[in-house]
Amino acid sequence: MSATTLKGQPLDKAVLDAMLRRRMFYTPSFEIYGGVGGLYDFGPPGCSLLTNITDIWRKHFILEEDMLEVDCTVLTPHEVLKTSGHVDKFADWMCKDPKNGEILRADHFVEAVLEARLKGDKEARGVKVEEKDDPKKKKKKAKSEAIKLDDALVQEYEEVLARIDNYGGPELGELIKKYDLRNPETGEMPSDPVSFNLMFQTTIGPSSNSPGYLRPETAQGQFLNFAKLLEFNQGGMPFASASIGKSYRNEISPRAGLLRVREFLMAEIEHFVDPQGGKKHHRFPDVEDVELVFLDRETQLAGKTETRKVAVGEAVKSCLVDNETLGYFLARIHLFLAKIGVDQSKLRFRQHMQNEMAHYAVDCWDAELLTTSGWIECVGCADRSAYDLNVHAKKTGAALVVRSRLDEPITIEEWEVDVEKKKFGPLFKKDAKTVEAALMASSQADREKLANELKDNGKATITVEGYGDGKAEIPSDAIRIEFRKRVEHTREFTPNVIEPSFGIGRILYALIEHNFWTRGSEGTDEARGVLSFPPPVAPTKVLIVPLSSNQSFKPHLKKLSQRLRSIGISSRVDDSSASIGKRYSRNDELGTPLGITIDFQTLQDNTFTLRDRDSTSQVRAEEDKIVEAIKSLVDSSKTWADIQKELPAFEGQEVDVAVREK
Ligand SMILES: Nc1ncnc2c1ncn2[C@@H]1O[C@H](COP(=O)(O)OP(=O)(O)OP(=O)(O)O)[C@@H](O)[C@H]1O
Repeated sequence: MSATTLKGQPLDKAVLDAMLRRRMFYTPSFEIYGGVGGLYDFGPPGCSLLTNITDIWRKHFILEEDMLEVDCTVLTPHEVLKTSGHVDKFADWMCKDPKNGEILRADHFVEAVLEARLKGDKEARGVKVEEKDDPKKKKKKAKSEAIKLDDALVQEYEEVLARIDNYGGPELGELIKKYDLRNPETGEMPSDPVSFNLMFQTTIGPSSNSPGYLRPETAQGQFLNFAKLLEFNQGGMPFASASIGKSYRNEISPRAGLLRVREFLMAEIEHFVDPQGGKKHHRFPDVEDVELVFLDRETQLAGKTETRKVAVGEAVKSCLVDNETLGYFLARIHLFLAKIGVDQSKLRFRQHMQNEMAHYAVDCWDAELLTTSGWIECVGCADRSAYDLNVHAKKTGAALVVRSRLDEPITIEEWEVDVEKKKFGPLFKKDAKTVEAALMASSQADREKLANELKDNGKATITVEGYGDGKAEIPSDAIRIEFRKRVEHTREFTPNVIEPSFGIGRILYALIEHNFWTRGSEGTDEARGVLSFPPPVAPTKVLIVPLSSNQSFKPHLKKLSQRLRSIGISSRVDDSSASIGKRYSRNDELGTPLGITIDFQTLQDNTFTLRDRDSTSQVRAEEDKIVEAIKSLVDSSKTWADIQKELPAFEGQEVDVAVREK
């Protein structure tokens, strides 16, 4: 499937880009200084779109599900991201062209060159080459040459491409050598891939002793506040926290506009669930009939991209999706995207390959949207298991656990550690907390061994990461380790986390493409762009146009915009000298769904015309009815077809109106 506009026309990206620039949806940051790759500023319509999308997100998730919203800092100390694994593993593979020094993202490079070869093969075989439906064109395109390939090689290339997200750096290096892949710019083979960490590093405060990073995701702040949030929630489980905020990634080669940038808005949910009992969700029955389009791991491993449409209830039952909570959120993500106006025929859920998953994930599905740059991941939905809470608890000694009352008490026998604070503190000084955390995190087998060492030698040695040479010697008067029996009335567990993670910029861009189309202008070849956003998402809801600059229209303009403002509906007055048709088409490009005209009849009977952006049809009625209609269209309680049944049609076409003006 190639990218088409809302009305099924092939999408002309150049026309769309020119329109987005002209209407200042977004623009490269620091442009008069030459710009910086991957940094964009949003203009007025872009800002309103972002706000409207996040407002709907807030209502759809936070309000609907009683989530606990937090706003955590962007600056994050090194220690936190070291513990979470980001310092060591949050990296992509990059290689360098030895001739021009160009830095290439290794997987994107391999993908681009192989795709170009396959395209060249098709050309040589005389097969009509369409834009491929499934290239993840996150990378620069390589030029194709019409050269026929061996059939077996074609199959190999296709299999490599289907699995491209599954390769690590060394494997990508082997593929580059095996297939003699060369940078089309220089004809050179790039260097072996090396790992490049994607976090922006800084120091917090004037001392270089406090390294830190700009957060690459909002999640860590939510995990670190887990115990306080649980208390805020009066111990109730399951519950979810949520956060909307900027994240930063030093992408190797940011391209494709908003799709791969270095600073972007994320909206993330961390849903904490008891791992026992199959991760059920009490609202799963509400969504089990929602049909989703799935591309599973096995299909990709077989080198294919076929999808299947399955109700989410069935998908969980057949273990395609691991558990109810994960399935619940996939369905909720689908419903959110549909609500804001994403074209559902350009939405699929793709399961991550084993090697593709982030270091913390046990299962992961991406909601991907089809754009002119191919299928793009816009929402990741990962089961992070108990990874994050466990590693932070182990590092800090904080109890990031849930204690729930047991119906029947249980007897537990196990090795317990007591620290003699008076001896322990002076002995390890500033490292006391680290050593104590390592002791508390030790396994039952380790504790037994330590207890025996204490008994036999009067001291025990424990491995402590980040302390001296990694070993701490503890004398027997500083700790006690005993095998004890106790009766427990509560159960203690570390919750698992299901994390839907939304990139708002990617969603915004895909939404623009999905809602863009053009219509011809009467009597000219000019194609006028239209953005058919649903009213709740549209940057401005109503355009108010007076027929001319006649002073007598002014009081009506003022009164109407004040009235709309008082009910929270954004409007814009265009009293420029352009024809009514021109003024409307300017606002069609901004996605404004409704237009009101004030004309001489308004002065006599306080009636207005109301125009629908998509059909350009109009109705006419007196003020109260027009405002009521606008309200119901903006809150989606009615459609334009409903309004047309209720209010009399106004036959004057836009062109006629412009003529009448003269
Ligand atoms: N560089 C970026 N620019 C814009 N949005 C991004 C970027 N990186 C991630 N996102 C958004 O954040 C969401 C969650 O991030 P996640 O870590 O799952 O992405 P990712 O798997 O690293 O993405 P990719 O594989 O495309 O780099 C993504 O679904 C995407 O919408």
